[in-house]
Amino acid sequence: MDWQQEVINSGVWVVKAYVITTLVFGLTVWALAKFTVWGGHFWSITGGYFSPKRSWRPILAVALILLLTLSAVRLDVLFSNWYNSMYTSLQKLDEVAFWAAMWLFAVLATTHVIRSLFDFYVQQAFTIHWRVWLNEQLLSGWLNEQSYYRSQYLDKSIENPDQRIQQDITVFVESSLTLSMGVVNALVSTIAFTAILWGLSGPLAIMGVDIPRAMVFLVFLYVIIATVFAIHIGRPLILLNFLNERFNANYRYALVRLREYSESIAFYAGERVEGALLRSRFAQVIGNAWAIVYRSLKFLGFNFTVTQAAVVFPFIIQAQRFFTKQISLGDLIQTAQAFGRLQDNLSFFRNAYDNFASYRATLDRLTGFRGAIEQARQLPEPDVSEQGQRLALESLTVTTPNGRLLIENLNLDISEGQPLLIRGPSGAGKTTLLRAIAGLWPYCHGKIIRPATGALFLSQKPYIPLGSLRDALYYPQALPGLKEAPPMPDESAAAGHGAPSNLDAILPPSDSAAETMDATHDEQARKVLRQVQLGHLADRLDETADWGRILSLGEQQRLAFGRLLLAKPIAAFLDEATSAMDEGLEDAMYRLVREQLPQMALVSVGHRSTLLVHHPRQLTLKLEGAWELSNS
Ligand SMILES: Nc1ncnc2c1ncn2[C@@H]1O[C@H](COP(=O)(O)OP(=O)(O)OP(=O)(O)O)[C@@H](O)[C@H]1O
Repeated sequence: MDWQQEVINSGVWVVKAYVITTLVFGLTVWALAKFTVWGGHFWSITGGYFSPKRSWRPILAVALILLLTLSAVRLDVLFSNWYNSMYTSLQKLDEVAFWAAMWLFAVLATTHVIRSLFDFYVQQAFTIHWRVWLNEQLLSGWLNEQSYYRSQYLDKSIENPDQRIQQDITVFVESSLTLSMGVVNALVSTIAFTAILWGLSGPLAIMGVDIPRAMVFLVFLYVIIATVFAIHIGRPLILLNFLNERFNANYRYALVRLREYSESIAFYAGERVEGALLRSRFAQVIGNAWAIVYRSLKFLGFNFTVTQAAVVFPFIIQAQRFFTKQISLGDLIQTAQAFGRLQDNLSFFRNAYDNFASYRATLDRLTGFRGAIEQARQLPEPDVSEQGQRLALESLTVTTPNGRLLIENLNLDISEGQPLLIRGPSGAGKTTLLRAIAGLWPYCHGKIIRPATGALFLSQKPYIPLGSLRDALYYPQALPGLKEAPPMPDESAAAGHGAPSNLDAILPPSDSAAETMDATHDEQARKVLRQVQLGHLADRLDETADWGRILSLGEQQRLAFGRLLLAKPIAAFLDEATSAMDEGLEDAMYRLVREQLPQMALVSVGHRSTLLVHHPRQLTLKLEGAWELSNS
């Protein structure tokens, strides 16, 4: 073999193959997106990423990955030829040719290592950029227009959105790349190795009939029959893998709830019920895992047998020609390798069948998630408009999702300095009215006039975010002067000498607010804590802890009043926001708010008569839509 000529041939081969592959690849993606359901789903989820109007980089990256994939195929062909040269030199006892082959191997192996590393880097970088884009798309869709909240009103609410955002995006992006490049590699390799095998195979007499190039036909026949059987045996795995994801997500969700509601469950001593639920969900996971094992035994058993039989098959077929000296040892070895490669490549479709099935399940989950976001957006929205600082309701009718009337034709002007108390029996719709004013309740019509920004809603159980006490106090405002994201651990720390005994130890602390908080803001936060009678926590402002669990409900409610003082909203809506405080504290908190924020429009929901002192006007909801407005 003339290896210098081979280098030129390889260059020409790569260029030709590249032009053809790029065209076919582009056309195939287009056709799949247009004519198949799953292709359409793929494009609707991620087509935007590949739009040249946004950026050319993703398309260029795919083009580069294609080039690298084709180079890999060509290198495989060169390795195959190298084996032929090397074994032929051994058979001929040609020492010069043998050492030349060794030098050649050094060149091929170096090229292979460099290509593989570069390919790895380009594919990883591409995957990461794609994940970042897709994550941002879904995350902003989920957060915008409060889809994460409003999706609960859909007929079919979305299961495990966290899994879809966190896990499915990664799987989707990685599988899209590995499957598509796998197909390209398999197809191009099939063509390349068919050509090799074509050159090496001779006629074969089967039942008296001479079949020319029999080896090529045999390998195709062999793999096609194997694939038909494998698909038949492997088909149930599609559903089983889909169920595996679902059962695991359900089990994880039940565990998360146990942590979330640990105190309530502990007070009820509900371990038996929780344990039964958790065990039954885990039993589903395990039952399905066994079903996967048994089905995989059949599937893998078949695949292993097919693969093992393929090892000796070409030797058996070519033996006759080798012993009659029609072909060299190098030819025989190369035949076996080419057959093996061809078998592998054709089997790619059989083996990838399973991966493709779970890929489609992931695609379905992401499409369902996108669909739910769209549907949540299309839910009717309350008619909220802005007229300066005016806060008013005009002809507002509120119902439950199934159409039960809660409030009918409510007209109300809430002027500053005239706090309003909303009262009424449980279930009358007090909280729902606040939801409507906040723009969260889809089932209402009439006009809601309020400032677009600057309204703060405090609920009975204040939300305490993850992080420090300071984060909780300023929520939902961004902390003044806070660093963006915590730094990632130094790679060298992770590389270390051997594995660290405690991986937690190498991670940076998750908050670093203390270093960057300036003195003015710090003093302001401490002052507010003292005002809401939480002075004893002033030195723990930068402590990261599970504050939602540590603070009593009354303390959490006072923290929420602290938020109010810091946020200085135009209007505040307090839904039983003092229910866990004694009357003295309740009185002190209302006085504080009235003193500090006299201009703020204040609307409270509550049952206690002590609230009347602070609210000269009252709205009483009376079930079935009736209401009454009074002054005290
Ligand atoms: N997401 C929902 N789906 C169906 N019905 C709902 C939903 N949210 C609230 N409701 C119903 O709307 C009605 C009003 O609920 P709301 O929470 O506004 O009552 P409330 O007056 O604040 O009661 P409480 O004083 O007990 O807090 C209740 O009958 C409740 O069951």
